[in-house]
Amino acid sequence: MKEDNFEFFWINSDGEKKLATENLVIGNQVYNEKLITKKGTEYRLWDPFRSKLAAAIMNGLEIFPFKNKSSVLYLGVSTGTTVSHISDIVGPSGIIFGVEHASRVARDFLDRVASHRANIIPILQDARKPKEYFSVFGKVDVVYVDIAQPDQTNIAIENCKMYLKKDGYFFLVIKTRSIDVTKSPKRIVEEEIQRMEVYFEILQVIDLHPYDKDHAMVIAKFLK
Ligand SMILES: C[S@@+](CC[C@H](N)C(=O)[O-])C[C@H]1O[C@@H](n2cnc3c(N)ncnc32)[C@H](O)[C@@H]1O
Repeated sequence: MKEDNFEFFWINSDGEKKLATENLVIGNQVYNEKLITKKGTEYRLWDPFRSKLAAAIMNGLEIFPFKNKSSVLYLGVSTGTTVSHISDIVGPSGIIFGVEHASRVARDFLDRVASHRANIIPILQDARKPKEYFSVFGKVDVVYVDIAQPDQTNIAIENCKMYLKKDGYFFLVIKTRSIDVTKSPKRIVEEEIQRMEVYFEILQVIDLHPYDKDHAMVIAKFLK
């Protein structure tokens, strides 16, 4: 079953409805996720314990701007778990610029994900230097940031100023513990939101518990 206008699916598996995306690369698994074929279409189950975007969907995400043909700048792709599902969603006519600075992780990402998926352009760069992403062209529909850095909001804002369309969407994963261990998670999220409010309209804040107990997701619209 397809969720309203959202480009993900709920598939029956082991007697439960599970989140899934339609596999862009038939037979290809990224993190040992289950593949299920129904009526000739292959789906990949999307594990909310492994992907914070899936956790946000499970916890009531109201805006889902990742669509067929969307363009996305993704900071902190790591080994590519979440980005592989976004790749399924945006399809062959969409594009994802995937930034990662750790070369060992990036190699894994290239081998297991980017080399199989033509809609992903890997960028081995530091997200603090957005001017050095020479392969990004034009402005994107969505910027997704999951880099777990204390100054991630400032890094994200600089990236959005360069690459996000006006009225484009911004997803920020806040790792509440990495920013300041002495502050409560609620206060950390509030302070990050205050920093964002100059540039963004905040649309939703989602606690990712129980899938991920140390993170929250902020979804916002770019006003500049
Ligand atoms: C929590 S992981 C991301 C997980 C991934 N988003 C997923 O859902 O599959 C954070 C990643 O951000 C990367 N990272 C941290 N700081 C960065 C920076 N300044 N530039 C680029 N990547 C960075 C780390 O190397 C790490 O792979």
